[in-house]
Amino acid sequence: MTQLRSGPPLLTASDYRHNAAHLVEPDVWDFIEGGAEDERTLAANERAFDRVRLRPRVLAGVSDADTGVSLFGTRHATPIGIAPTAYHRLIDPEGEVATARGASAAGALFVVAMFASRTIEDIAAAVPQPQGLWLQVYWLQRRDVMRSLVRRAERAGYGAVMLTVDVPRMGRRWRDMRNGFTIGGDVAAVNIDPAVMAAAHVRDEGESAIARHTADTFDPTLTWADLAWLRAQTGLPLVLKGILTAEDAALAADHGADAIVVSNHGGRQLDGAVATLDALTEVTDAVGDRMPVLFDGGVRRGTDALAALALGARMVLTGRPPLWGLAAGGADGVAGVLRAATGELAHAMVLAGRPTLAALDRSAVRLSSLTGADA
Ligand SMILES: Cc1cc2nc3c(=O)[nH]c(=O)nc-3n(C[C@H](O)[C@H](O)[C@H](O)COP(=O)(O)O)c2cc1C
Ligand SMILES: CC(C)CC(=O)C(=O)O
Repeated sequence: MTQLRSGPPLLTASDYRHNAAHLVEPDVWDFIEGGAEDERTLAANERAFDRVRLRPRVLAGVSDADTGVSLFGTRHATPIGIAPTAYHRLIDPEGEVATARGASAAGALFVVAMFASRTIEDIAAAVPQPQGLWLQVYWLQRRDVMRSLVRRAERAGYGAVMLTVDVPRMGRRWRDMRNGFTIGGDVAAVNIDPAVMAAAHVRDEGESAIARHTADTFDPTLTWADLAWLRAQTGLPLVLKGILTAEDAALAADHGADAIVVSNHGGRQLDGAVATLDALTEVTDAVGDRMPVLFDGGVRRGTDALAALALGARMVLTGRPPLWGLAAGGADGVAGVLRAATGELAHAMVLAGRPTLAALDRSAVRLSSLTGADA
């Protein structure tokens, strides 16, 4: 629990959010909180969890719950990990180094963004077990830059590479465009050659600088066939982030992905896209046991995580809450927000009579409450 110098203790993600809102610059807050266009998908992600109805089992002799989970040979104390988010130094001077320490203290996976504001190596040096870090990448026009990032992650001991596949171009985020949002000062994407990033600091009226540098550097012509190139660059597991349909989940498995993440980028890409909780069962049905399925979007409470895990996710990732933790209390805040959600999950598992994650299956959720079908 993060105890601030003054004020009540922060017990839930919502507490961290309210606290953090006053601690970062308004345009940075909009960048964190915002979604694409009218933010309907952003809102739908969280709201989907309001429809979940749990089916607790009683007299199951469950006095404690084990939230541990293994993935690609690494054990994590919690199935709630940190989704990749760019530029943590906008929020805390230590940036991703603080986030990594917080994640490690909570026993959580931390997916470091390609647009991290600390180096891959400094982040790895901050934790005892770098295999608990994964590197997220976008597909750049400059494949040599991608190759060198992936190789650096491998050398630094990272556990996997996550390719984000839902950004052929950036979603239109009205808040950032109205704010003329730009990354500047001493915050930069330090892992990428400055020549590649030059456009990040240039923008026209009504344009977000992040949208501009995405348009200038990402390769939108990418197809499934190109994945073989990335696969050949590294021996690390390859995880695809941004899958929302059974069709694409099956293609991901056919093209050798080691795992996928059901994600709509936190409602920041296609506004109107399905809420991730509503996409989860079609994806887990399509994949079966061919590979692990991870999940993100709107996870705010332990019971949200419990629902996604029960519907077949191996792990859940959370994007905005760790940033609220980072703003509220640096590494301690990150650990605090993760421990809060993990504590809620363990508590709910005991009350639901499921002592382990393996014991969580679809019988823990009333599916009709999610599909609207008759019970
Ligand atoms: C401020 C911010 C920056 C993000 N940056 C990235 C990024 O660099 N790469 C990426 O794949 N996803 C990025 N995302 C999306 C997250 O990885 C994740 O999909 C999303 O935040 C999950 O939803 P949640 O915030 O409701 O938990 C970002 C999200 C936010 C809020
Ligand atoms: C710098 C951006 C490409 C990060 C991102 O993916 C996002 O803001 O959603």
